[in-house]
Amino acid sequence: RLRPLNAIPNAHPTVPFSSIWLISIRYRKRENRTVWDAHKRLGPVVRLAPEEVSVCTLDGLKTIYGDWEKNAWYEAFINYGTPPLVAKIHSGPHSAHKRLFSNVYSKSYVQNSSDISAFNSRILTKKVLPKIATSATTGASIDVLRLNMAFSMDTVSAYEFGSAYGTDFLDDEDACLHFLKAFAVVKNGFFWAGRLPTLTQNLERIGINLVAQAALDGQAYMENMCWKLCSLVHAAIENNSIDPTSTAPVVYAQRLSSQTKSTEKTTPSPIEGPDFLRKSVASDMLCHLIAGHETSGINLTYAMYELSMHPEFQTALRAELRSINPPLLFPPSTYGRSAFSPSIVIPPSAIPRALDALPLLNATLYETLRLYPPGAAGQPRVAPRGGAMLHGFMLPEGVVAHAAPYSVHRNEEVFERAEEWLPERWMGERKKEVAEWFWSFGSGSRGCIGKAFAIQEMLVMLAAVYTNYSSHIVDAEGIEPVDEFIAGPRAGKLILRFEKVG
Ligand code: HEM
Repeated sequence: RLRPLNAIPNAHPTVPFSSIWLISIRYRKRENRTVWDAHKRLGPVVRLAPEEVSVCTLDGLKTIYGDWEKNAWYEAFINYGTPPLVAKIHSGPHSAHKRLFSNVYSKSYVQNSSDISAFNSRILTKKVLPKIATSATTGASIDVLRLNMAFSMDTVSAYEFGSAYGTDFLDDEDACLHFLKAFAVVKNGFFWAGRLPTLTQNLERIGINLVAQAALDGQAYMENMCWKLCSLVHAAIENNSIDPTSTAPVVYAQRLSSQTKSTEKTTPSPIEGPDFLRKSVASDMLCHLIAGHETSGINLTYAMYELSMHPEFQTALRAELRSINPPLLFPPSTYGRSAFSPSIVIPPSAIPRALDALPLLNATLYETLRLYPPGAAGQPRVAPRGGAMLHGFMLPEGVVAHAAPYSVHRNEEVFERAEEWLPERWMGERKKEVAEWFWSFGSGSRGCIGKAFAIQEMLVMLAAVYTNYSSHIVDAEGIEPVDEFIAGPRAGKLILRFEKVG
């Protein structure tokens, strides 16, 4: 059945017979670099295992991410025993699930949301900017990876649950550390369950567990934390007693009401009691907290790193940021017109639209996402019934194929000096081609649902900080990305200090 794959160049001599080489580069955290090296040597399609191939061209992306389905690896993302959107393997159930809440993640919804505008302004002026102001006054340094993860978690959870019901990781350091630690253990602990799901399940049946107890405890910790947040907001919605100082629980309310409507139309099976419905909603909420905090936190950190390494670009960016009307000056009282002044009333979409139009700010964000894609590794899909052609090679049905942002973003024919952070490539003659090859959020129906939210939150964070402060490296040792599916700084930190700019 697999004979057609023999025509594809092998990344390693053993790959036609065994998956051990692929599993070993994954386990030893070398997958992204090794697969890219194989593409450089062997061309746009390479075989990585008896039934697995990698591709790194636009045509390949279009073929695989058109409508091919996911594989069992995604079942490692199940929470509360029920799959969130990301873990739906088949297209039909996935589309139905996505319709439950995709409207509140569309770009126009996010851009016009008065809830997002209100909690962004509150989180930035009450939490983030005061911390940076203290660093500027005292000279104390800040671990911006922690800051950015906490910011991303607090914003995504405010959108899910409402600002009074979400996390407060920016001020509650213990809660933040506990969560980050639990998540780190979970990511490592589920390696075998994700990569060898059938073997893991079979061994579990005879009492051998490949998932470490610490990882199960970490998952339980995250599920408990999210369940508490869900329960508080659920009770408030049911009793019509949402805290008047809170922004709306946009995603939770949307997901709950559409799930309730869709189950009213069908008879729930015996296992689908009220608890099942609550778990199904909570499963998506936890998935969004997980998907939303780390990716954006990592990218903001690399943007701050590169801006600190490029002071002239930082100065030009600041001038651009101060050109918007009203600018995000902080603290607002010491300046004239500021978007943060309580007396200034501006429509919720004014700042997102203004930031969206700034070339240097957007180039900063997109070039950082290109060079340091937070989700760097291959996103697996399965060749459909009857098989499919990929770059002239026949892939039999069931063969796993993927592309990795790490490789796609290093094509020197599109991204000259690909290993360098060059934001100007997003403003030059070839900007259209560069944008076509940008693939940090995936593509097709399984691409990132949180893309518009993430881009807006990252733009506003960078704008608020760099309108007012310059950043400087204190300790960037270990800043290089780990070679894993989610590729954050190896050292788990980036220490900067900030200076106020008048
Ligand atoms: C810089 C920020 C982000 C990046 C780079 C990113 C990247 C991605 C990528 C590459 C995928 C496809 C993964 C695959 O198919 O294997 C994805 C899917 C997804 N992302 Fe994001 N993401 C980001 C932020 C967010 C945020 C803020 C949310 C919060 C809602 C989110 C929620 C999701 C969900 C639910 C999926 C699964 C979509 C589906 O299966 O239909 N992401 N993301």
